[in-house]
Amino acid sequence: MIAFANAKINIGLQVLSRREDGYHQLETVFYPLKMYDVLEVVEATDTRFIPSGIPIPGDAKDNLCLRAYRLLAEAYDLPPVCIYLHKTIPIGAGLGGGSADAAFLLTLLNDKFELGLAESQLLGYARRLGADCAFFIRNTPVLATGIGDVFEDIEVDLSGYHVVVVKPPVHVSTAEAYRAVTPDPASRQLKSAISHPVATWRDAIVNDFEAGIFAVHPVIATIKENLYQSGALFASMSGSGSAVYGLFNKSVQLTELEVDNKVFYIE
Ligand SMILES: C[C@@](CO)(OP(=O)(O)O)[C@H](O)COP(=O)(O)OP(=O)(O)OC[C@H]1O[C@@H](n2ccc(N)nc2=O)[C@H](O)[C@@H]1O
Ligand SMILES: Nc1ncnc2c1ncn2[C@@H]1O[C@H](COP(=O)(O)OP(=O)(O)O)[C@@H](O)[C@H]1O
Repeated sequence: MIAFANAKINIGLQVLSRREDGYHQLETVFYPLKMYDVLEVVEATDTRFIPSGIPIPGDAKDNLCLRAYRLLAEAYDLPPVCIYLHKTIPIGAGLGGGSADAAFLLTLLNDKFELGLAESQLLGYARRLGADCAFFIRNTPVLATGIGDVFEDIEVDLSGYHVVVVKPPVHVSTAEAYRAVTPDPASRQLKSAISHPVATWRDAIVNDFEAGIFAVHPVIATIKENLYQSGALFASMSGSGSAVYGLFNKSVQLTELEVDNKVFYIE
């Protein structure tokens, strides 16, 4: 059985406070992107993980796909499986690729082995694998609070815009990005700001990670500036970076975009 695990962007991200366990309370909008990793699960004699595409840093034994499989195998009678992952979502990009793989694998195993898990149970397992993993179970635009795993449906539709994603060759660690932010419990205007037209977002919507990450990696700030100079109505780093996206009116000729870095993706 095959599943296509999509990426996400964050529209705005405000870090509100730091919890005792080191995690942070935040407010952000998650929006699904039509950029995919491909997952396949086949029954096998031994459980194996076979990646292809973009190389994944770290030990394959710790891959989020295997962690998702083990989590369900502890509770349900799952046979050994071969998990194939073809990686195309950039890593260390703030596009949530690893979390998406894990969440889609939970759903895929639930479907393939007819485990009968309800959405609420899948959300519970996803939360144990990573803060933003739960978003990918429902995979619809949401305002996320808590540590990024409590959701409220919102009306945001970017289908009338080009979404251009630029990924410089910089890997940003999520934990490092959180350490560089000073939380501010008062900064809670995202829900209101997102309800206004995209053209107003530039002055109203902020990603709190940008200042700290731009200071260390100025190339990311340059990409954002270039997207605005090329006519983006709104541009932002996604999550903890390093990918930056720009929203353009569909009338803009994107072939004329001049950005310093490779345009990775255009929707
Ligand atoms: C920043 C965000 C924004 O959507 O995404 P990315 O930019 O990484 O995609 C998320 O909060 C990332 O969520 P996720 O990548 O699932 O985080 P986890 O694996 O659970 O945690 C990685 C590390 O990030 C920090 N962390 C994560 C979430 C959170 N609300 N507070 C934190 O402080 C912790 O230091 C944790 O050890
Ligand atoms: N299936 C996976 N895909 C990508 N990264 C993974 C995966 N499993 C584990 N990881 C680990 O997670 C780290 C970054 O995950 P990712 O979700 O891509 O980050 P970000 O959302 O910040 O872009 C990688 O450095 C890698 O070590």
